[in-house]
Amino acid sequence: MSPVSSPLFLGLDLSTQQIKAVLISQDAVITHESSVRFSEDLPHYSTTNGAYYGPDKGEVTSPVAMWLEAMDLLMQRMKDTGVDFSRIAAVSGSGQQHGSVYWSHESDAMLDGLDPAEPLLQLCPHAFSKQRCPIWQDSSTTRECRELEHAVGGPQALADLTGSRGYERFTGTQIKRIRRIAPDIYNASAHISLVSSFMPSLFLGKIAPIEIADASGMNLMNIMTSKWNDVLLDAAGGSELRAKVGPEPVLGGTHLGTVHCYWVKRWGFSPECIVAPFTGDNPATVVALSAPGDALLSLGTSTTYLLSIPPASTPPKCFTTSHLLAHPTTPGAHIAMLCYKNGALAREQVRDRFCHASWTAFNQYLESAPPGNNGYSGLYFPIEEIIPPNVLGEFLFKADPKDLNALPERTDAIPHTAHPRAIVESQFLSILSRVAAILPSGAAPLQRLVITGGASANETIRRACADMFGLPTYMCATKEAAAMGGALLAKFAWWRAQNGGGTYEEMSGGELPGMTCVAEPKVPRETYEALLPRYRLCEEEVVRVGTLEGGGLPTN
Ligand SMILES: Nc1ncnc2c1ncn2[C@@H]1O[C@H](COP(=O)(O)OP(=O)(O)O)[C@@H](O)[C@H]1O
Ligand SMILES: O=C(CO)[C@@H](O)[C@H](O)COP(=O)(O)O
Repeated sequence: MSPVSSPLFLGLDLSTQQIKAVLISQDAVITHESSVRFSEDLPHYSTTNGAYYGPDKGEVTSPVAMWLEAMDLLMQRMKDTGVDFSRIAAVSGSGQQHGSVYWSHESDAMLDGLDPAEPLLQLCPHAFSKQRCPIWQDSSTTRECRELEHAVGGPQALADLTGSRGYERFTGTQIKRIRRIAPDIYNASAHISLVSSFMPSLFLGKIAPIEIADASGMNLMNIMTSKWNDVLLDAAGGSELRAKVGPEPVLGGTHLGTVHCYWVKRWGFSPECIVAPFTGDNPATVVALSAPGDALLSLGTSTTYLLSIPPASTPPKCFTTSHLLAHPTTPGAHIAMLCYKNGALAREQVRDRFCHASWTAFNQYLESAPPGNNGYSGLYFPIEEIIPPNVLGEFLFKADPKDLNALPERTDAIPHTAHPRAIVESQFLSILSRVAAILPSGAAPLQRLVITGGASANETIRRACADMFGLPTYMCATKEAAAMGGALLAKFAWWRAQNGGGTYEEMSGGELPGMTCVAEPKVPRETYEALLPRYRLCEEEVVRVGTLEGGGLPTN
């Protein structure tokens, strides 16, 4: 039995633009939330929204020192608000998916010898063989995607094996490129962590194993067995890669050990505090919010649409247009996912260019146009997109608003007030046009949409979600669902230690945190379904010309 009385469970989420902490009590009530925003709180790193764009085409990285300094500052903020670290019985969390951290040969000794008198930044630079970590926005590895697909028989074969065809942001392709362009860095890397396994490594004072749901975002793990695939490991990193990525991926809720004495001495953690695997931010959101019949829409920096697939006798199909991930807590269960890079940052660009940098004006323009936007459409890809693959730039169209079958025509400009509805409609119609394909066969119709992430704070966007997806739309008490999922995973590890094992469902009794309905659909479902053919025509045109035209965020 853990000696921690009135236990609390800590969930951390290291996402693109910030790190967040959520503390929950045993009955899953949130007792504390805090965050550190990279651009605002750590401006000396000079990132754009937490990332560096370039120098090579498509390259996007984040400095590992910034993540460490953010962790130090987050702990300080928690302490300043009176958090009693000694009550934390377990810690887990989540990270932006796919991002990778490269540890040097000195890292084991440096982690083990963490000095409680110093911040975590003491690990920089020598514990790392690479100071800038590739993150999920990176699109520099198209060559490696094709090579990895070729190694196992093509894109569909790779999807069948790993749950996804070759994707630029997936960690296997990232590792493969680093090995090609910087063999010295690759050879100097003793261990390679995901963002999600980097975090528990800090708590353990040794390298943590990678967790199965997040390992699904690497193109290296067999999606049905949750074991590394040797052909892919070899194709991505040669025979040395197995040692660098560590043991076979582990299930969420695994007891990895207790916190290193650094945390006890510096912050007052209990020496009994359990460290559990962190997962990806999207799987953590599923842990926090998903019930059968729900669709999840995460409106963070990326936009992701998630469906939980329970274990079934027939394994789910894998597609080259969506992802299948292992479920973090339920063996045999999966998560289907669509992911878009041009979510929040693309909407912010529209807000800044056409709405006086104000969400109020953005919302007014969005609400003042009817469904179909008077025939104006816009698809906005300031960075190279995932769906449709590799498109870049801004594409505006005009069509006869009364004739839904009329061919939309490319245009150089649309009224500035038409942009907010154009971007929200194109982003959500893109998802809507793909939902039927990823719903597991024989699944009951979806009952509700659960939204989370930064833009779920926006009432007008919430109403657009309800209307366009044709579902009552719900939110949890916190919009930080990924950190909440992390806290629940921490509780799961503690509960298993108390009970000598058990399933997540046994622990939760199927209960989810309280949800509030934030919007009911106000227009018939057919209204937006009728816009799908026009949307598809626009998308086809974008795919035809999209990779040839310019766009892009400023490079650092
Ligand atoms: N009121 C709002 N309306 C629309 N978008 C918003 C609003 N508030 C925040 N956001 C969006 O939320 C984004 C951040 O989402 P968040 O989930 O915190 O990011 P991440 O977890 O990926 O770092 C911002 O980039 C911003 O565009
Ligand atoms: O690449 C993906 C999922 O495949 C992204 O969803 C990342 O996981 C980043 O998440 P956010 O910072 O947008 O929450």
